[in-house]
Amino acid sequence: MTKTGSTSGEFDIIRQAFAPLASAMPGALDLLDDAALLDVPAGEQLVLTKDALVAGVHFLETDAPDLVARKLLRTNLSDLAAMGAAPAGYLLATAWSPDCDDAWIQRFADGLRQDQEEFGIALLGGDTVKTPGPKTFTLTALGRVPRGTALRRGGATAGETVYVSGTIGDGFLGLMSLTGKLPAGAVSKTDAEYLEGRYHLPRPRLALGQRLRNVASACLDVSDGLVADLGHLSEVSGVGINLYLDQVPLSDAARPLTEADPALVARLVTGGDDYELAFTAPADLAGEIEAISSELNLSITAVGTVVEGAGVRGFDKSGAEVVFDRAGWTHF
Ligand SMILES: Nc1ncnc2c1ncn2[C@@H]1O[C@H](COP(=O)(O)OP(=O)(O)OP(=O)(O)O)[C@@H](O)[C@H]1O
Ligand SMILES: Cc1ncc(C[n+]2csc(CCOP(=O)(O)O)c2C)c(N)n1
Ligand SMILES: [Mg+2]
Ligand SMILES: [Mg+2]
Ligand SMILES: [Mg+2]
Repeated sequence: MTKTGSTSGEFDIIRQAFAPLASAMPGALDLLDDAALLDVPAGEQLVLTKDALVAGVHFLETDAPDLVARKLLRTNLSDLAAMGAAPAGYLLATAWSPDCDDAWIQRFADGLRQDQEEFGIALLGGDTVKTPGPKTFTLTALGRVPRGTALRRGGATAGETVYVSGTIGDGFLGLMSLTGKLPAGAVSKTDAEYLEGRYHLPRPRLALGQRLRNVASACLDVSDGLVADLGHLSEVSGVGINLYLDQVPLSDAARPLTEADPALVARLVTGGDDYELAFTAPADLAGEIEAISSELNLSITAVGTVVEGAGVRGFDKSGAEVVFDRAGWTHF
């Protein structure tokens, strides 16, 4: 019988693929100890977050290993961004499926190395197991904020403006493109590649999150869908949100699709995989938000208003309320 999958042992994988990713982090102890050590500078707080990626649920079985690894890191960095934190390190748990051979594992590690360099972060430790089920990867990201300055979901008050960074719906459309669900010829090859790139590689808005400390009254990142996530923000803040669908920023690749099918907008704001920041700020800070947008060379768009009440209500250009079939992604 030929052996499939990894021919290396658990500790060979840790030594060869993962220890090099921890070398810049003295507290990782070269992944030779039972746990890592981390100092927290006085006057700062640690910010801790964990998100998992499961094959067939969060990524496609056919996705390249380096892209899966980078999406795993980036979705977690997006949660640090949402809290206004600067990345400090991460822990990684990998459950390899039987078909993961040494090359697959090494390409996964190579993807992490690439993004470690991009985001100035390194590995602190983790766990390596095999599973008879789908590949499952879990990452715990650690970040730092000056004590008491973390952005929270709970500070929005009536009268404030709701903003979103970047563009919404690209990741959802990228998944549609990758799974052959866009009408034939609906997007150019370049646009399809852009949208698929947005699905594979979120852009955690770390600089924006940190810049919004002491500016935004509430903030979160958009993972489940803009409507669902604004719903989380509105619930914790104890307010309502009016979302104006014609103001939702769309990319040049997405716009032709919504022009051909205006009803698609309702799916873009509920599709998820955006990893943009949504936040609220008092109306008199509009100039400051514009300045931050120019400073960071990142579009920031006003998409709604905070109102008294509860829940998110969507309105179209004519002022008519749009009712969503579902607000966003849920696992249950
Ligand atoms: N199994 C769990 N155990 C403990 N806390 C959890 C668990 N699942 C979620 N949480 C916590 O619940 C809160 C909301 O989690 P959720 O995963 O919805 O947030 P998110 O990461 O921003 O969204 P997404 O997972 O869509 O990226 C977070 O504070 C998270 O730490
Ligand atoms: C193959 C495939 N099918 C569907 C989706 C859509 N999706 C899955 S989980 C999720 C929300 C964030 O996850 P979580 O809340 O678990 O962190 C979204 C938008 C995808 N990304 N890949
Ligand atoms: Mg989560
Ligand atoms: Mg989040
Ligand atoms: Mg998350």
